[in-house]
Amino acid sequence: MWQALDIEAWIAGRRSDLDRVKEPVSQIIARVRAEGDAALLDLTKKFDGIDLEEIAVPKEELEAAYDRVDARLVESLVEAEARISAFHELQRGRDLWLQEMEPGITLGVRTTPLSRVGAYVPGGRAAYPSTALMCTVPAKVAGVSEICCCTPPPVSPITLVALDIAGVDEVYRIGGAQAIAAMAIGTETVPRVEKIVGPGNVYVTAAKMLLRDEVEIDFPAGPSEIAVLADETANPTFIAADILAQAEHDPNAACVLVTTRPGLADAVGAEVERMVAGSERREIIMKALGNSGYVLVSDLDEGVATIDAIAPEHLSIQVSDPLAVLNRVRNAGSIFVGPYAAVACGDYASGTNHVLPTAGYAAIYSGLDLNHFCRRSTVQVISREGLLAIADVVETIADAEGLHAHAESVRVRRKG
Ligand SMILES: NC(=O)c1ccc[n+]([C@@H]2O[C@H](COP(=O)([O-])OP(=O)(O)OC[C@H]3O[C@@H](n4cnc5c(N)ncnc54)[C@H](O)[C@@H]3O)[C@@H](O)[C@H]2O)c1
Ligand SMILES: N[C@H](CO)Cc1c[nH]c[nH+]1
Ligand SMILES: [Zn+2]
Repeated sequence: MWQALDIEAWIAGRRSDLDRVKEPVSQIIARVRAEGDAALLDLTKKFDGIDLEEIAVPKEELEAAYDRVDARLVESLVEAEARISAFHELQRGRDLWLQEMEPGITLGVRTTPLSRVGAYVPGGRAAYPSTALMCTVPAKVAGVSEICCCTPPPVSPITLVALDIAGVDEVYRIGGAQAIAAMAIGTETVPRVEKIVGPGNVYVTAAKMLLRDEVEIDFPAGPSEIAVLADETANPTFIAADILAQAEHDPNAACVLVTTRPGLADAVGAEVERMVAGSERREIIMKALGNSGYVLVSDLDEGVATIDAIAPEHLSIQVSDPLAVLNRVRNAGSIFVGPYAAVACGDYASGTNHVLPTAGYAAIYSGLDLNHFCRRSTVQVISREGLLAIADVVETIADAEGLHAHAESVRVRRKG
């Protein structure tokens, strides 16, 4: 079960599941486009096995959900919300900054929140109240005016409580590719959004990628992943526990141990086997372990290069001087430094966002943060003095481009 990986072949094949579902997902999108709500009802019956009576969740159902959730769990969600909110508040920049670059020319940036955002909260193989918070709390902090959420039925009351704590405006009980299509295109019940954020399985992720011409998306955030970079000081039990934690999400989840110590790979394998035997989610984990394994490297330089090539969603650094390695890694969605930084801390409550790029996309995208919910406009305030300072440069380049009206728009002002 616990295998050595040919890492180049593994990297080359890691998007095959996503590619495989693009065709069926295109058909789902086409149905939602053509049939609207009727397609949502039919696809929900087909994929979730549920005859939906109403797509929208009424506000009273969110309020009533508190009665069905343990008080300690509600308190934990409130505490997690506060930590996530505090971390994302730190990312807030100035709404407007202006800087005089030279006399008469002041430049700056104005930042404004998006107006309407859709959050996808997964719910197929597990309920994800934590993801409900991760997608919607930063949107609130950024000042997005309308936040809607789609999540598959039956919707857990815990997810409803989390969405209520975060203060979402609308909730729809639809999941999978059809939910992404509904938010991107709009149906009779689900008004379209400007941007979709949130993770999901390969169907959800493929739909986001296929619809990105019509709606802005955050990034591909598919089945969970972890890479662990470990040396002889690492604790095999801690590593195995982190591996199982990500493997239990999805049969398509993937976990890679990159280590300088041959014996560690065996010790982690033994711990994984011991722990998986007692897991309720054994079946999912075993399939995920089929996509997972270890890579032996000669030293930490090769280890860091291997991690950069993998560009994992989560990186756990388990070496004697982890902060030194932190500075050398480039490609990872979220980095967990040292033996006590369990990935589950970031998944739930430390305050960082757990919505992160997968399938190697951490090499080019950043995880969910405040910037995803804002747009920025550059600003210039130019006086006559400033115009005279740059007029010659503008006119010369504009004339050279043959765009004489551009040049003239400055010349008329210079004269005036
Ligand atoms: N990368 C991240 O930031 C991040 C964060 C949290 C969770 N996740 C991932 O989110 C995923 C959650 O997956 P999930 O399945 O539990 O929930 P999900 O909500 O993503 O998917 C469930 C939906 O999938 C659709 N579906 C299922 N089988 C289908 C089929 N054969 N054809 C078409 N559609 C089908 C159904 O409509 C169902 O509603 C996991 O992969 C987990 O690892 C990722
Ligand atoms: N590990 C997931 C991101 O890949 C996030 C999550 C939600 N709940 C538990 N874990
Ligand atoms: Zn997790």
